[in-house]
Amino acid sequence: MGEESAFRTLDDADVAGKRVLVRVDLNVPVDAGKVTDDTRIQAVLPTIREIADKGGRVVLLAHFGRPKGEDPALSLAPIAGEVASRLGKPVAFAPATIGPVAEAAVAKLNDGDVLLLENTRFDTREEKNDPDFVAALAGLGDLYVNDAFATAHRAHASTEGLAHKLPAFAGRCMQEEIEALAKALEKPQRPVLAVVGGAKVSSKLELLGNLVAKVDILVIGGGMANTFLAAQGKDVGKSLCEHDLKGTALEILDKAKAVGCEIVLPSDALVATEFKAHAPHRVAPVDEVKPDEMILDAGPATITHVIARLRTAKTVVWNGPFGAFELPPFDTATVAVAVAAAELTDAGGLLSVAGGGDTVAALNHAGVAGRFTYVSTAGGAFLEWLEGKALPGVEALRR
Ligand SMILES: Nc1ncnc2c1ncn2[C@@H]1O[C@H](COP(=O)(O)OP(=O)(O)OP(=O)(O)O)[C@@H](O)[C@H]1O
Ligand SMILES: O=C(O)[C@H](O)COP(=O)(O)O
Repeated sequence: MGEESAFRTLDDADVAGKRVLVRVDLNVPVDAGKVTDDTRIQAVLPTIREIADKGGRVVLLAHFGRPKGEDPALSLAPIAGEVASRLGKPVAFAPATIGPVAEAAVAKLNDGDVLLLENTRFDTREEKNDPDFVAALAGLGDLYVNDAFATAHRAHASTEGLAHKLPAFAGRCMQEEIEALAKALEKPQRPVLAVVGGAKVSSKLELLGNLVAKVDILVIGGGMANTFLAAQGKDVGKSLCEHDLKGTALEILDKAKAVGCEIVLPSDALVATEFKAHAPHRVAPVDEVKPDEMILDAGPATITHVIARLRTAKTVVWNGPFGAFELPPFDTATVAVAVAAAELTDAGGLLSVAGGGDTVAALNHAGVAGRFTYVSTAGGAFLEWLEGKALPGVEALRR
């Protein structure tokens, strides 16, 4: 039995005339109010269209950023227009997730209409998977469709709890992600090289402990690498670094040694004193970072070494950029490694899979996303899937 048939999908759902709560991942990169990469929006359009075309009333649920309660700067209001322009039809917005305002907005929907509710994380009960919050959400719909593979590693009210309250189905993006990742990576050709970088150090660091048992080479970059460098006693100055997690980093290095996984850490870096595009910068060995400097990208020796290790791999999996790629020239390492991975993929010697909101944005910025074997919308969820962990949002959809 294929993985896809383990779930109820839209093929099993009778949506006509029904209020369909659709969990999507709209946690897209935004700069100065503009969506800088719309991959995650594009990915959920087929599900929204299919439900609307079949006469369902689409009620979109999504989070944006990591607010701790209401935070106007993280409202989904501007995202409704971004979805509407790509969908080619209006998307109403309700400035509430539950309660009378949300209920009135849902009640106004006609068959085929689309509504986006406010950021689910504005209610702190969302992340606790609180039963009362789940019940309040469930009251807004007749059916539940989860199309947010990128958030499936979170057991939150809108990603997990709802699946136990309403008839639940996998959306088309969810279905495609599960099928494509299984096809590409269930029996990967070795050596497998993983690149893990980015900024979500605390939520991704621990899972590296399991990942080292699955891959042959682990390249650690971005903010993630700084915690390892600090754990090795290096002064990382003002760099993004979770000093509290240095012990975890050392345990991961020990575990890697025990299982024979090669760890690649940066040997040099681009450092600057300001976090901004074109900030004055220099190349520094990682043990010569000054107290007022920040590591904002990997340096040239590191890039050369990473590409050399990549050439020995048959499979690469990648989540998290090497540097603050939104701010040139701190995109240099990410772009160079992305181009090398694309060239090796084109030449037929490498299977390349990358995932994550900003990682996909970085590959698009490098102009190579289309040359990777597969690009997932998911970052953290992709890494947990790679670890072999059951994803709560996916498990809850099993028949
Ligand atoms: N050295 C660094 N210092 C500061 N920020 C960095 C550094 N390296 C990378 N980053 C930042 O990391 C961010 C991306 O990290 P993140 O872990 O969110 O990846 P992602 O692909 O979006 O994954 P997910 O989908 O799980 O969020 C980018 O915004 C980038 O600027
Ligand atoms: O960007 C992501 O990886 C998902 O949207 C999940 O976001 P989170 O890490 O804040 O839960």
